[in-house]
This record gives sequence, structure tokens and C-alpha cells, in this order.
Amino acid sequence: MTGGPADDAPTPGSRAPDALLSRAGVRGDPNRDQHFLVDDRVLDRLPDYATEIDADTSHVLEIGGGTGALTDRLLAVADRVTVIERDPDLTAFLREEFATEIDADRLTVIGGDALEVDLPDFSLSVSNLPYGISSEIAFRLLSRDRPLILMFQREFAERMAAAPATDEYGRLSVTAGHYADVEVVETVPKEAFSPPPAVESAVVRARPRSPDYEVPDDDFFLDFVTAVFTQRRKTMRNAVRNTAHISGLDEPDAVVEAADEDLMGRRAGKVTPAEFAELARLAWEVGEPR
Ligand SMILES: C[S@@+](CC[C@H](N)C(=O)[O-])C[C@H]1O[C@@H](n2cnc3c(N)ncnc32)[C@H](O)[C@@H]1O
Repeated sequence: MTGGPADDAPTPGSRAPDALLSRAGVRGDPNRDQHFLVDDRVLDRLPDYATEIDADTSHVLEIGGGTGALTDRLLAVADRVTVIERDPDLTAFLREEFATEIDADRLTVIGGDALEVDLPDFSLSVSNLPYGISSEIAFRLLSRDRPLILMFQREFAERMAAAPATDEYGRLSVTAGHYADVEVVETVPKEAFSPPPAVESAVVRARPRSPDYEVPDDDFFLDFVTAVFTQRRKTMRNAVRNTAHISGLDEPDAVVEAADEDLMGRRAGKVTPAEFAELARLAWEVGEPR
């Protein structure tokens, strides 16, 4: 993990982020999740995190194109890029600024909400996400089983990548880890953005994988984990009993009785994903899920 902007020089020939901001004539509105990356070195490293794992760059998806500083870097490594941007002024600007790439069929700009529009069949996503929709968009992307390089608020990124029994480990770590190997590859200071956000950011790299455990049903497993973590201060015994309504279990007591006693005496933060999976299998068998 690198510690923030440092070392290498910006890529020659790429569009300067401050020039893009001034051509677009925007300042960035935090109420609309607009914090534009203005640090060339961070912008240059984002595609590198994908190429260094040999990710397929035939069709790169960017959520939240903004003024196109990252789009420009992605076009340098990808055959084709699709950008989804909600702000109509910014989509108009992107279409004008990148008219040549659009005409050459190398760039598609979709105007709309990334949570609502149909996502294309992308091979990789590299995005500086709108933080207001971090969780929803992250899981929309994770479920596509493609490599992802995503900028989040630092705390969210660290929770996503956390290992069992650490302070950050929780629902997000288990559910994201169900789809991918997740790592924080860089922390990014506020000053790398214009306007600066209130908190630090971090870049996450997610590589799709099949989990090394089996679950009876993906949705049931994810709901079960979520339900247990909503009561993370309780022992598993009490959490499983109390959260039955969320996970849809009709017979939570039967699950508690059949489960390993040591496991039931722990808190959710000390339960590994594989142990959650084993418990979900048991719950599926004896808990009479609806
Ligand atoms: C953090 S900025 C990143 C902009 C640019 N990619 C960069 O790195 O400078 C997030 C962008 O997402 C856009 N945005 C916010 N909510 C969105 C949504 N629901 N769907 C699509 N774009 C959204 C904002 O208008 C903004 O341009």
C-alpha cells in the first residue's frame, strides 16, 4: 500500500484536471457528491492498479465521470470506456470534451443515476465513486464478478477490506469478501480533491473469486450475516435469536441449539466468513427459513 500522492510524475499528454475544471466551468457541489480528483499522480495510479493485475481493459466502466480527468486516463489504457454521470451539465461537457473519442466509438457517456440505469457488460470498473451511494453501487458492481478499482471514504474502504477480529471487521467485510478479494491499495488525502471532502479517502482493489466455503443460498447468507451484525454487541446466541425476523428464520432457537456452543458464545466480530457460512447452512437446514 502506498501512503498517498508521492513519487512518480504525471503521464505526459493527459488532460490536466484543473484545465478540465475550468473548461467545464464547475466548482463541484459536495451536496451532489462532487469532489473532483485534481492530483495527477493519484489519477495516473488508478488505471495502474488494474493493469498490474492484468485486468481485462477491453471495456472499462466509470461511475461518476465528473469533468473527465479519470476518463482521460482510462481511455489511455482501455479499448472502450463507458461513463455514467448523473449531472446533466457534466454529461454535456463530457460529450463536448471527448467528441473525438465518442465519434471513434471508444467512449459512451450515459446520463443518469448509476443505481438506476442498466449497467453495460464491462470487463473492469475504475471509479472515483459518489460517496453518497458507496454501498449500493459497490454491491451492484461486486455482483458482476469483475475486477474493480474504486475510491471510497477511507473508513468505508477499510471496513470492506477488514480481516476477522479486527476493529473494522463487520457486515461489510463479510459481504464484500463473499464476492471478491478486497484490499486497500492507497489512502488519499483530502487535498487531492476539489473541493476537498470532509474525510480522507482510500482506493480499494477487488478481485472476483469464488468463496472458499459453501452457502445454501447467496441471498439467505447475506441477509443472515447482515441480521447478525445488526446486533454485533450481543453474543451470537442472542443475535441469532433476536434477528430471526430479518433473516427470515422461523425457528431461530433450533439453530442456536444445534450450533457449536463456542461459536454461539462469541460476538459476530470474532466469527470468520467460513464459520458464518457453516452457521447459515445449519440455519437453512433446521431454522425453517421462509
Ligand atoms: C467524486 S466525483 C468524481 C468525478 C471524477 N470521476 C473525478 O475523479 O474527478 C463523483 C461524480 O459522480 C457524479 N454522481 C453523483 N451521484 C451520482 C449517481 N447517483 N450516478 C451517477 N453519477 C453520480 C457526480 O456528479 C460527480 O461527477
